[in-house]
Amino acid sequence: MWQGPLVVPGGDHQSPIDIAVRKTVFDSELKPLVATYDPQTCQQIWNNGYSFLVEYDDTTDKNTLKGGPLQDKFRLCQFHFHWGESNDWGSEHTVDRRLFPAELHLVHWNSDRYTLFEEAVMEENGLAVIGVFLKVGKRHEGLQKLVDALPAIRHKDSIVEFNRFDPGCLLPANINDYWTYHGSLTTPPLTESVSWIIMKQHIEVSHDQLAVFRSLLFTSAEEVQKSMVNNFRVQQPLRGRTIRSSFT
Ligand SMILES: CC(C)NC[C@H](O)COc1ccc(S(N)(=O)=O)cc1
Ligand SMILES: [Zn+2]
Repeated sequence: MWQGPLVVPGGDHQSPIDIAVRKTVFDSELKPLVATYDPQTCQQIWNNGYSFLVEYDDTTDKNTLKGGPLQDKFRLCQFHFHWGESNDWGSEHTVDRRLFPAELHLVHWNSDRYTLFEEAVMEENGLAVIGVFLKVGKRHEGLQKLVDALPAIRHKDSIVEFNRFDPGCLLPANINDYWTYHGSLTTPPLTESVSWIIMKQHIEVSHDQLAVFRSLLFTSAEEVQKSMVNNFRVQQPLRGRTIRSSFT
């Protein structure tokens, strides 16, 4: 995992964290999550040197997230993953210290209050990120289209057009059981602008599908090759925050 700045000045709402289940607090006021995505608004997939991002047109309210812990309506701008060099670790969040081989992040920004992601990223109520744990098991049919596009973006800053991908196919069957807490981006600028919504139910992908993630590179074509693995941040202190659950 990248070290990066160990402590962010004045940062006491940093991410990722461990979810100690027995310390979470059930909140009956938490509403069901409503995620509405339009596969036609998928635009490109690219390697940004940290992960690979699948980006969506977020100039209209075509891909929205509302409900759950959220007061406002949020727009999907991209999703990406974090993973390890082996199946024994790779996720950023953990549940009772349990590590998963990978974690999906669906990144949304508050379109009721802001006009651009870059603006929302600086605000406390600016972002909402859905986290989904990945486990190695049966092949994920919906993921394969994305896996097949990865060899074309092996190097940092490579990008290819990518259309008609439904991010909803990556959500678990049950999206009503989740944990939520206030935290930060897990890569620079590390701003404390994220309402985290971590799904209790994981999705399954095959060993071979995950192996293709590990064939990506952190480095550009001119540099000495470095495999893109262990692209997760070290866990951060809870600092007295409460993690709420939508389920008992
Ligand atoms: C133009 C600058 C602000 N771009 C910064 C970059 O987009 C950072 O975006 C993000 C977005 C999401 C996350 S995570 N892993 O917490 O879901 C981290 C960084
Ligand atoms: Zn992430």
